[in-house]
Amino acid sequence: MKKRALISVSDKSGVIEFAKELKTLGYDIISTGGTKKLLLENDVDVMGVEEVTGFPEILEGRVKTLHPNIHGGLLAKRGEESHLRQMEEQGIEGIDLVCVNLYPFQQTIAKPNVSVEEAIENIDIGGPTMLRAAAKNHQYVTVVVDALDYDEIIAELKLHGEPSLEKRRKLAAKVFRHTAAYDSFIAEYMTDVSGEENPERFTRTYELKQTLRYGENPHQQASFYRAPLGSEFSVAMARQLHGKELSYNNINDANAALQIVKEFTEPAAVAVKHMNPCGVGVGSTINEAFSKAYEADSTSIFGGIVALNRMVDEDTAKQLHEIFLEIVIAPAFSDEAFEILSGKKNIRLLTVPFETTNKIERKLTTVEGGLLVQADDTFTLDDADLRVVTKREPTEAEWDAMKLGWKVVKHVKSNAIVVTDAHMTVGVGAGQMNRVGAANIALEQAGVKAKGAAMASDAFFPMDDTVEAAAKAGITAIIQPGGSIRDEDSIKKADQYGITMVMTGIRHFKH
Ligand SMILES: NC(=O)c1ncn([C@@H]2O[C@H](COP(=O)(O)O)[C@@H](O)[C@H]2O)c1NC=O
Repeated sequence: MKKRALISVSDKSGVIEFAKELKTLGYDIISTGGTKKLLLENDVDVMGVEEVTGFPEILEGRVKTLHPNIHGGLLAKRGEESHLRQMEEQGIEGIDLVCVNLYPFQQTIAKPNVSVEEAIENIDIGGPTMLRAAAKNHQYVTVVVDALDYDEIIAELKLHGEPSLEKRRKLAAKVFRHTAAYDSFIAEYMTDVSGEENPERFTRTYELKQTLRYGENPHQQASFYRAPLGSEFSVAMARQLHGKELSYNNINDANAALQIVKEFTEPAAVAVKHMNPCGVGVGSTINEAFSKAYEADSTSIFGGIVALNRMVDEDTAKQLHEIFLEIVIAPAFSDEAFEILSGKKNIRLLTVPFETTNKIERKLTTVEGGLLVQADDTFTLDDADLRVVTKREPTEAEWDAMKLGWKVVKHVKSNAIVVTDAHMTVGVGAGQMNRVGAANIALEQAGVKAKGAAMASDAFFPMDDTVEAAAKAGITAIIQPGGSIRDEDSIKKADQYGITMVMTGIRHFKH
């Protein structure tokens, strides 16, 4: 008996050639409205789905293939006598190959200001139903959802008459991943528009961006998936202009560096090691900003990742070239800068569009047996929220230093203390189990530079010992959330040493 293929595609690229090859291989082709029209216009003889269903396409195409003559033909077990008998009784013929791709829901909701009505019209119903039916019955039916598979399918058909069961199973699995991802987009969109914040199920879909050589350590297998509707301003969307493939740790570090540099509107440079900033500098030019970031900790930057929020120019490239760096990320590189830096084999050069989005990203953290979901910590400080709690008001330079420290400390692993002057970090205490321990690390690193510098703390001081340590090192300004029952002790201590202290009312734990 002649084989039959059903083709119904929204993305019609490659489908004419595919259908022609199928015809040559002896297939009869069934098609829906637009696909049929295109194929007929290109001299591919096809029959309309309505000839099979005996029913016209209705409701603006909402119902066209949803019919027993189609789904019986897809789902019947060819080796099961009762199925074959019922097919004959009902006049249903088998369909051996299904080629379907779906209404572009993802592309539709990615459009700015798309209406809910337009989004809903782009929820495909008949397509996934056929794909799932054919995938379920892959023992007898070949199912193709990806135009990239057309050539391979044709090659297999030419060689073996039909793809092997193993191949059909792989195609079926691909279909179920595809329809699951498609439904996940719909679920995510509908959850958002219905304003549900804590749905009883959390579904997301990610696309493979890169298979990694290994994970955090060489014995760990790893891959990198990107969120299809995620922010453009991200390591997942970064364009690599030069250098070796990014590693797992590179991706984490580059992400951390980008998150920090995003805090700044003025020229800023951020150096990161092990996901913590080791040097952050600001200036009136990117060159000045990088010089400061380098000066901040010229030891730790070695082997680090640097993110800059302005185009890398020739002078900055010359400076960057002097150091061993894993990655430089920036909005762009001047031709001269690219020429200089790409001379280094081991450096990776990445660009990302530095555009701010209002999109609220969810931050996902896996724990054994579960997933924690929270809104990203996108809070930025408003001057009106700042409360000077000491007798002495900050000087202008102290305000600058404290605000710089506050932007940085938010991104340092807790307990976190950052010591800054008005242009750069001079000490970073990260990931300590007690606050004064983090302060001691930051102050020791700052050394004499702590004199007249500011201290930023990601969370309140449980007692006055950190203020005491700061005072002894010469710190003159402190910024911290406040909120401890012992706040008064810390304020008194600051007053005792003539330190100015500002409370933000906001905590920035980062674990
Ligand atoms: N309603 C149905 O019965 C139905 N059957 C197939 N489709 C979709 O219609 C699209 C192709 O339509 P056309 O051939 O008219 O351009 C495909 O993306 C296919 O997934 C349908 N559309 C939506 O549900």
